[in-house]
Amino acid sequence: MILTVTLNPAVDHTLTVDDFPEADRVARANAARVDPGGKGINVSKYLAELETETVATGVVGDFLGRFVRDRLSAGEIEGDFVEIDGRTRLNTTILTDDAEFKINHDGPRVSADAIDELLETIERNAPDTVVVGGSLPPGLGPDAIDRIARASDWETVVDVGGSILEALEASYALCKPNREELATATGRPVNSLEDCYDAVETLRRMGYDRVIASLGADGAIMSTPEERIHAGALETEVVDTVGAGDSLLAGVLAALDGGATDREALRTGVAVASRVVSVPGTDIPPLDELAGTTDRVAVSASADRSR
Ligand SMILES: Nc1ncnc2c1ncn2[C@@H]1O[C@H](COP(=O)(O)OP(=O)(O)O)[C@@H](O)[C@H]1O
Ligand SMILES: O=P(O)(O)OC[C@H]1O[C@](O)(COP(=O)(O)O)[C@@H](O)[C@@H]1O
Repeated sequence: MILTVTLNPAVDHTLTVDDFPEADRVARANAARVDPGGKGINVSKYLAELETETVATGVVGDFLGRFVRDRLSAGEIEGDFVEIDGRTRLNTTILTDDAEFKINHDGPRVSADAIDELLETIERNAPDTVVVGGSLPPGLGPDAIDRIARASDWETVVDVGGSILEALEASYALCKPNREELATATGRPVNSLEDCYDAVETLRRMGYDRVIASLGADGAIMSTPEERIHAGALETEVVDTVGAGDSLLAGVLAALDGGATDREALRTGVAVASRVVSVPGTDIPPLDELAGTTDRVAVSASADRSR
């Protein structure tokens, strides 16, 4: 079972406008949606759609926290959250025909005591894998994630910002930075695919057994103890990339959970992400009958890291 931890959940508010707002003028949204979000919660949403056993945990508070609980429950996604005094945040994405703009709130202050309660929650659910995803709220530092990774013998996977990746000290089974997060975590250039491979090797040496770097329209690369792999992105009509990285990670984890090889898992992740970027917000597109999509993902791999 794959349990996700979102230390800073979000309610994702997605607005579609014809023209991006101008100062001192009212912009009209012709579409709006509200989704329970935050990286770990999104991973659980996609895992559930991929019929992989999952429990979403984290800290939630006030009416937006109740919205997260209620919408996950309505979607039959098991949740086991710690209640805090603060209010779960609202993150806003504005979509125009050719661009997206995102404003993420810092979130409520969370005390280290909440981590004690969260560790009890995680232990009670007895997961095989724990995924910690997203930003840290005010009051928590990277040591909170290290505490979770060291608390028991579950495998820990992280999808967190670059500065957090750099600061973590425990050992991790896998991390999933995007291009910007990879650059921040390693201080290395990430312009070419070779640059990204070199940066990913640097990250592996920092305590991550496997590293997946998601590269937007350039697909994703994965470095394992055995090889390095590239999976090309699929040509797709992109509506909204929010949730893209979470869905890539969910596809990889679901495939690995089903016994797939690393190469097949990366292909599955890219296939899932190609469907997710085709829908607004973190709406869940149909993720069944993936085989046809996965087969279209081009993969190359090499055991030779010198090239
Ligand atoms: N423009 C795009 N065209 C096709 N696929 C995309 C595009 N942007 C993202 N994806 C898919 O989503 C995955 C994750 O996207 P990315 O933007 O790297 O993640 P994040 O949301 O973490 O920044 C990519 O590896 C790719 O498979
Ligand atoms: O686009 P990604 O990286 O897959 O993650 C999307 C999710 O991350 C968020 O942008 C939150 O990210 P942060 O926790 O880094 O602020 C949510 O609003 C959204 O649900």
